[in-house]
Amino acid sequence: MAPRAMNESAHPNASAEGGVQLGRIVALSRPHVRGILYCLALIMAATAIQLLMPMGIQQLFDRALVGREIGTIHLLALGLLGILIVRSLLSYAGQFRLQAIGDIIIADLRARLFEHLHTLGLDYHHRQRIGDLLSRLSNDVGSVRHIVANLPVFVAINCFQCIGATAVMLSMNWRLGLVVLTMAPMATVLSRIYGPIFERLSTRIQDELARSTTIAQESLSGIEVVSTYARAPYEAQRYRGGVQRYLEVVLTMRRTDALYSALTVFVTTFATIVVFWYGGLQVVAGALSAGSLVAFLLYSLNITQSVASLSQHYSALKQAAGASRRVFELLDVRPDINDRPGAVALACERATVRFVGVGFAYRPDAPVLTDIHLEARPGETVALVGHSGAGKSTLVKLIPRLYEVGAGAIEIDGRDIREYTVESLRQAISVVSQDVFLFGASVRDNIRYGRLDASDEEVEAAARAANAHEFIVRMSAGYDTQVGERGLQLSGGQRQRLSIARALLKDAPILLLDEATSAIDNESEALIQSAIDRLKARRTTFVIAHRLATVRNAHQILVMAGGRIVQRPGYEEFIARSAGQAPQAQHPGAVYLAGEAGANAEPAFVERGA
Ligand SMILES: Nc1ncnc2c1ncn2[C@@H]1O[C@H](COP(=O)(O)OP(=O)(O)OP(=O)(O)O)[C@@H](O)[C@H]1O
Repeated sequence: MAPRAMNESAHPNASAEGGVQLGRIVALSRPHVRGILYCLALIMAATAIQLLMPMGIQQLFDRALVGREIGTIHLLALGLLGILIVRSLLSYAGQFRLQAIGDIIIADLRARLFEHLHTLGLDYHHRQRIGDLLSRLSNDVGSVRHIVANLPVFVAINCFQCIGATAVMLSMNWRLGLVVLTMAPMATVLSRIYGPIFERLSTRIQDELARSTTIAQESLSGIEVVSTYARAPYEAQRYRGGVQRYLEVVLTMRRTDALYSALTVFVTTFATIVVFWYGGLQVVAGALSAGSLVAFLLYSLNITQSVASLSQHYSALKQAAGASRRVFELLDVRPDINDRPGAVALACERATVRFVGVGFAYRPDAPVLTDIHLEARPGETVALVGHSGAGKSTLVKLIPRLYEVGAGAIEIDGRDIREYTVESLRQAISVVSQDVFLFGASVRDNIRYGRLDASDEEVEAAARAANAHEFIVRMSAGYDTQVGERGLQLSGGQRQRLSIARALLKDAPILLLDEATSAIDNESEALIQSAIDRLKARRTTFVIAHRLATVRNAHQILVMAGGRIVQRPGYEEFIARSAGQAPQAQHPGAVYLAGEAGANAEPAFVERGA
């Protein structure tokens, strides 16, 4: 049921896999094929024109210099200048557009990856580290750009240059041409040896980079804990360790890269020296003109540069292929909570929610919920009470399909929730949780998150109903005050009220409420309670109750222990039995749990009004 976790292990068959990655990257370019071909045509034309230059130089040596033709020298120089201008213009136009296409493809890939991350269930996200996901989204996708933007250009230019120069050389003097060709197999052998090494190293580099990013992200997110425990030196040491491991792999890569480049230049330059030697002998023997030898040497240098450049880009491409593996690995994770074929949209203003023999486990061998039966009608509040770990939050999370039931079914209006589209199901549910997350945005936008098209007036009306308006207008910029990350931090009670305003704005028929366990002063509590009462009106509400006041308003009280509903007392009975229970620190529902699983766990109710 759980989606497979990504693994950062070694990849033994890197070369074959690398081919697959490259194929997938090329597939990303498919919508831009026409643009890419157009750019390639421009770049190839520029390269072809460049191949004319050595011929001009040959003419200079064999005709103009020998015959002392000043006019021809001028003409040849002008001709070469013309070639240079045309070549530069063509190359500029082609390169610019191709790089732009690369950027567009990468922006699209990043957005797709982000979208994909949001389709993966909570179970997946709880197993992953945010730093690693962020690293894939930014660093690894950035590396893929190299392949998309540069692969076609460099392969095309350099291959064309090599083939063109070789063809011209063979037609001029095939023996000398063959000498140059001898280096090709050696360069190929080198690339076959080094390609897989680059890929493996690259994957390790990206893994180490992700690890150090994760350390930084966790340490900064937990800055309060780090500060209060005075663990800054420890965190710094942890991060330094991560960076050091990253550095070690990077240095190995640099060493390998430098060795590979040096070997390639050696092989290609060696061929030029042979041309120099053998060609020189042929000129002396009268079999070759001096101009032809110069042209040969220029073509040979052309090829040398192309092969060196190809080898450099080959290593960069292999490195990028290693990084792209991490991107595709993420894209390949399939969401385990999907729309079923034929799923319908849930459209209801009121909802009846039924649990029919529901069972659930996060891990196969550890059941968390067993045989849950309940029914909640519109306007009813179901209060869930029980010790910590009894399964209350889990039960509530199954309703919006944050996790999938293992046995039985949950029905809304008589239909299994798996027959509805996930989006419409979640649209029908509002959640007010203990940990209210506020985005780094204005108060207004944080409330509007409940319904993105709500007007400013509707936002304000929701804030009033949530008893939040008063404290909002007292803030420096009122509704425009920035809160959340990098903004003003609010008290627990204020956050709760913003969250209630969000839920009021969403106006969904089902409400899931996890009451705050932290102590809130009496005034705040009264404000929150009256806001919640407004929110609950007409809705089908499930509340994880930590206060007697909440239980008092409930239509059903379900006492949970060990993942089962063990009692369903009426309110009067519940209060009466709880009242007989002495010590203050004990929670009122505990009397039902004597002898049940979790009976010795910590109390789940909070003492109020401290
Ligand atoms: N994401 C998860 N993965 C694995 N096990 C989990 C996960 N969330 C909860 N559990 C386990 O499931 C059991 C029920 O947890 P749950 O959070 O539903 O209890 P609860 O009654 O809501 O407790 P509390 O009042 O403390 O929130 C616990 O044993 C818990 O450790």
